[in-house]
Amino acid sequence: MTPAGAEGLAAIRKSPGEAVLAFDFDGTLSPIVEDPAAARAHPDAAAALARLSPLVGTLAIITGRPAAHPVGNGGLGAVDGLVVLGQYGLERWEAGRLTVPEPPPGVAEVRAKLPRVLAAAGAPAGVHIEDKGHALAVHTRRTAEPEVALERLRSLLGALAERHGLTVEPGRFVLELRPPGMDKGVALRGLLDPAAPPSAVLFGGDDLGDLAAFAAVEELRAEGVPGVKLCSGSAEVTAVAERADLIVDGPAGVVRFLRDLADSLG
Ligand SMILES: O=P(O)(O)OC[C@H]1O[C@H](O[C@H]2O[C@H](CO)[C@@H](O)[C@H](O)[C@H]2O)[C@H](O)[C@@H](O)[C@@H]1O
Repeated sequence: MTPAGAEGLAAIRKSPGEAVLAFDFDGTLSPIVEDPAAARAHPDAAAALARLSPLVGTLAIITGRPAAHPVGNGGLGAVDGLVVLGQYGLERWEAGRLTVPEPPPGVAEVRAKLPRVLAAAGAPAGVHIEDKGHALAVHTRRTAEPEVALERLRSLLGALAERHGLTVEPGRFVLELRPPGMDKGVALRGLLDPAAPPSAVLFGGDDLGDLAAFAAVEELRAEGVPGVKLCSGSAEVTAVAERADLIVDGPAGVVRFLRDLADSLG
């Protein structure tokens, strides 16, 4: 644990009711699986979050997924008080109510072109498209050489996104073509009450898209708000661990962290 992280954790323990805690879903609360539709929260995650929720000011999930996945099949919808920000913060789910804005036209244009673009590029067997409504994710995990396939598609998909006013979000064997202007850092800051600064913030993540939230924690620290950057460690991504205050062992380690924190508050 870094000294700044220890300070952040101490501030959460001192005034949990004013603290803001947010976690990523895939790879952090949900073990990575080959089929995105099959991803579920770790079996003990909902119970651990449910224990923590009444003890802290705000408890949130910030995910690249549509919010409907973690609260539905993902298994977290029954956690009282939980806020879920989906599509990198474009969507908000709270107390059973989901707010979803209209996607920009570029998403429909890319949806129409993407299968042909991938076929013309000779995308290998196993490449698949996940249609998230507001974004199209191109996954390579199920190909024979996921890293090679990802690199082959990177510049092509970057150019396609740019032509249609979208941006590319890279992740664990995935390139997402999504609307620009929102990221997990903006989403995390949006959880704060501008009239009442939090006692502390914590963000837990595992993937490149989570670095924007880490940057927000760093900025908040510079503004005087203690903060913690928690990494759900994996062999697939090292950049998140390099920037974290505390590294735990994947979703099982995150669940242990949640339980220990709830124990220390309750
Ligand atoms: O922000 P997150 O909650 O971490 O979501 C990021 C993307 O995660 C999902 O893909 C990842 O998890 C899949 C299921 O375990 C895995 O098959 C894939 O290789 C990973 O990249 C999800 O499918 C994407 O839509 C999310 O944006």
